[in-house]
Amino acid sequence: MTNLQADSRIPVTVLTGFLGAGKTTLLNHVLTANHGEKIAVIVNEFGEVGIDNQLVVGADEEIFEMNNGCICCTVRGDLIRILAQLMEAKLGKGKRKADFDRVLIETTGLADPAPVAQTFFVDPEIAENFQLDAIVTVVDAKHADQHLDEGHEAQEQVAFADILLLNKTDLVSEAELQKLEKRLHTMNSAAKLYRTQQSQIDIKQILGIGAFDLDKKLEIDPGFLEEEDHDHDDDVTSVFFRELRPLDLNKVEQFLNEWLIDHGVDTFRYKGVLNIKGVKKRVVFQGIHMLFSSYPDRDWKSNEVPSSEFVVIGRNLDEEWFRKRFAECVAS
Ligand SMILES: Nc1nc2c(ncn2[C@@H]2O[C@H](COP(=O)(O)OP(=O)(O)OP(=O)(O)O)[C@@H](O)[C@H]2O)c(=O)[nH]1
Repeated sequence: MTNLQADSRIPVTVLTGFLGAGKTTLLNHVLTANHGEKIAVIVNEFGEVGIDNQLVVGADEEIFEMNNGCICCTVRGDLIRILAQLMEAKLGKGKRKADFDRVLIETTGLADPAPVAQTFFVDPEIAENFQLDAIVTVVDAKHADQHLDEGHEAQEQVAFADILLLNKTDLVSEAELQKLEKRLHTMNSAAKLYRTQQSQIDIKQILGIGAFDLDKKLEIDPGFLEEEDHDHDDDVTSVFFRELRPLDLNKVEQFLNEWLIDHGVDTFRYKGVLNIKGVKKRVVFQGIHMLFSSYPDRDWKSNEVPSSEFVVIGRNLDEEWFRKRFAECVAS
């Protein structure tokens, strides 16, 4: 392709950020914003069953899920396969038809973005059809210091960002924000940083910006285009529960509070959609370390069986204890 030809490849935005930073909130903001673009979404979650796909606003037919493993470890497989399927769907060749102008990939909070980005350069078919537009990393202002101190996934996500959204600015002071901004700038001075609440950002600042610069990434990581194994924090595991019988919300909160007293630091993320006795709507439950909340969201759809699905992600999770206590939350 010469410089004179317009690039007709489909732009791809990769959303990263540690567990609970605000990626799904950003995705929902993008999907509901009035930009006139059709967006295909690929959601990858940590854990065997996805909760996020239930929390993404009314765009069922556009969501492609990847729950068979971490996106950064399965790039050679699942991501390439899904992108190829998307291309077929766009060209009307596959079983599924899809009309879209761009692709948004929400990675798990534990994903290293580098191997995801790599896919768009090293796989010829993907490189021919898709163009990496930007890596957008959402940072949780409240918990970022802890996550950056502890694990290399959070560090990689910041280091590889083209855009940094310093989110949840409502939860910390101006002084803390400035300190964190300094830290982020030291780690990645090339990224543009925006402060946000509820991941509210002008869509024009994150989509169609052509911010991904391969040369700059090669400066950070000279081995970027070479396949390499990467390590994960193997201590992090997840426990998933499902229950058809209605639950008692007080009991759920009580057992989580008990757990969090001693394990709040290690409990990165817990979230779910719950079927609560006496509540007609489904209840969405969101937790990050010691902070949690829940709210009635929408009526169950006619094709949904009201049930509770809940996932906990963290270190040193006592699966047996969780299963026992969760079972005790069934309403009497
Ligand atoms: N106080 C506050 N809460 C926020 C803000 N942005 C998002 N949240 C909340 O943080 C929680 C996690 O947000 P998500 O968008 O689900 O985060 P995520 O990065 O997609 O989480 P995972 O996919 O589990 O890694 C939700 O309860 C959001 O409502 C913010 O700016 N301020």
